[in-house]
Amino acid sequence: MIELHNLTLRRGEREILRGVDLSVKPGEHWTLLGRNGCGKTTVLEMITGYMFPTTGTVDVLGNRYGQVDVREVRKKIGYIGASLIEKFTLRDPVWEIVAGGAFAFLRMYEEVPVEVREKAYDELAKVGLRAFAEQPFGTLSQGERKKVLLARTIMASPELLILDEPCAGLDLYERERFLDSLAGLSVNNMSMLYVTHHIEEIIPLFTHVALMSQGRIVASGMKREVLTSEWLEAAYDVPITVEWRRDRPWIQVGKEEE
Ligand SMILES: Nc1ncnc2c1ncn2[C@@H]1O[C@H](COP(=O)(O)OP(=O)(O)OP(=O)(O)O)[C@@H](O)[C@H]1O
Repeated sequence: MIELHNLTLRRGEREILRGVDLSVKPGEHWTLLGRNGCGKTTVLEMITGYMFPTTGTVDVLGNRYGQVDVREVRKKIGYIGASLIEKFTLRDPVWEIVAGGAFAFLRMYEEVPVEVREKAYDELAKVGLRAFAEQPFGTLSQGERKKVLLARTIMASPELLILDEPCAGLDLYERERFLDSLAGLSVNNMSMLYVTHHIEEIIPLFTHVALMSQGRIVASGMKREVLTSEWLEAAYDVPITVEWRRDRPWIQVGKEEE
């Protein structure tokens, strides 16, 4: 799915990435964690082919970047990031925004084939928004808009889904509904890579975690092996207690009294 080997990125005197290795296999769902500025978005940009490493190799879905047309690879990658919502016209009906995902258009200019329209309705139903299909996008809450984008991304049947802080700005209720929708996607063999600042967003769906610090991946592997006090403290530089409840990690800053 994704094989990053010894990636470095230099900008002037600065080393933004310093020997990043990551291997994501089909069906695995990863979260990428680390402090502000540690290099998470840079890693995502290398995977989507918008940035190239100074040294190292990037293989995505069996394609070695530099030897293929990255635009072709990108067609198989779904991406949800913070700035995406702003690209859509608030007047457009929700179903059209979802349907556009089948063609990677931001707006529809032609008649939408009936089967595409039906599929858009189906995808909206899966995220619990079928009843909103005819409403203008701008009338939906932030959380509902994020779910519309999720439905839109799934229209293109991506093999890899990348989410960059999709729950940023959502209240607890909206966050949990979004995470439910994500967990409810039954897309065979699609892998996910999810960047977040909130460890409690690591729902049971996620299998693996990579922890970054200062341009390096300091720990990566099965989530329970990486989400330990020791590794999190090393990455975040604060005392942390981790507790698992219903297969989700919850964080307390500070140590329990002995
Ligand atoms: N084109 C660039 N030129 C110079 N420095 C850059 C460039 N792109 C990113 N950086 C720097 O590289 C570092 C890593 O940035 P990146 O956006 O990958 O961090 P991040 O982990 O995603 O942070 P955040 O959690 O705050 O979004 C930052 O210090 C940033 O200022």
